[in-house]
Amino acid sequence: MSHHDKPTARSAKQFRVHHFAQAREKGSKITALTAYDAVTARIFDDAGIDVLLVGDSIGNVMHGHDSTLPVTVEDLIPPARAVARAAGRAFVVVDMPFGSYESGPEQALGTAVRFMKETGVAAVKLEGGARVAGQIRAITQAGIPVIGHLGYTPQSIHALGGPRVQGRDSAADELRADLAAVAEAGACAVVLEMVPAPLAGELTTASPIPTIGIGAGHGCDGQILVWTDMAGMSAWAPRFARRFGEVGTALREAAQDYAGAVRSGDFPGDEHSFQK
Ligand SMILES: Nc1nc(=O)c2c([nH]1)NC[C@@H]1CN(c3ccc(C(=O)N[C@@H](CCC(=O)O)C(=O)O)cc3)CN21
Ligand SMILES: CC(C)C(=O)C(=O)O
Ligand SMILES: [Mg+2]
Repeated sequence: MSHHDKPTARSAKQFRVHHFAQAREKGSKITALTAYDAVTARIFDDAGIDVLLVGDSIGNVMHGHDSTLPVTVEDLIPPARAVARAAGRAFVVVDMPFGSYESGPEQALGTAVRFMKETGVAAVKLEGGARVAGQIRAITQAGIPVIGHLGYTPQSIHALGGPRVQGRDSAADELRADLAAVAEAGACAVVLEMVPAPLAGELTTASPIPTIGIGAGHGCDGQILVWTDMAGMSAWAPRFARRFGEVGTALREAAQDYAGAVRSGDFPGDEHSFQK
């Protein structure tokens, strides 16, 4: 049995592709977090998070790189498979990594098909606007949902001159045109990263598809954060991330308590030992 036909029947309440537009019509915000493994994916799914993104931020957050550029399709397949298997209700999306779609629609479709065949995710995400409209169209026409990503696109860090707010002044028109192109090409939603809040709100109002913001203010149809930033686990986090927990501190304290109990001989006690 492959990972696609897991015996645990997915519930009717599963978040599916049409729920992006439906959430927007109902005025209920779309909630999204990154996830890179089954342990956290199960926790976030239980918490009712709508969308889990196996982001190429895994490069920074989990693999110790200083950008998302070194991340490969091979890096993302095992985590995407783990998150897809662990999610019951959440809509699981994987990032198309740098170098896996830029050449053209054929390369992009090949990568997307590989993710669908080998992982069990429900959709792919890729960075860029009009310049990747052909790629978005080819993938959606093959029956694979696509999420766009505009504003600050980390895979273009060198072309953009670093992590900077996008769409200021005259660049707003280009962003408007890119959003229209991404929607026209068939994307089911679009991430807006590091866009001034008033512009993100205006783009959302004009957008045919739901927007999911990160550092883009409260006017978007949903929000996404890197989970380690959200939970207080990251050594460094962008200014736009709020810490909703102190999981790093909790984990360090648990590890210290464990080490202390081992050193003192308190652990393992009889209740955690086998007497025969
Ligand atoms: N931990 C983490 N969180 C993220 O949100 C994230 C990643 N990693 N890695 C992939 C991309 C890269 N992102 C980044 C990376 C750096 C900044 C940054 O340096 N921001 C500056 C503000 C710059 C400005 O105000 O113009 C900061 O001080 O927060 C922002 C987003 C967002 N993504
Ligand atoms: C921050 C989100 C949108 C992302 O692309 C990632 O985690 O890689
Ligand atoms: Mg990404």
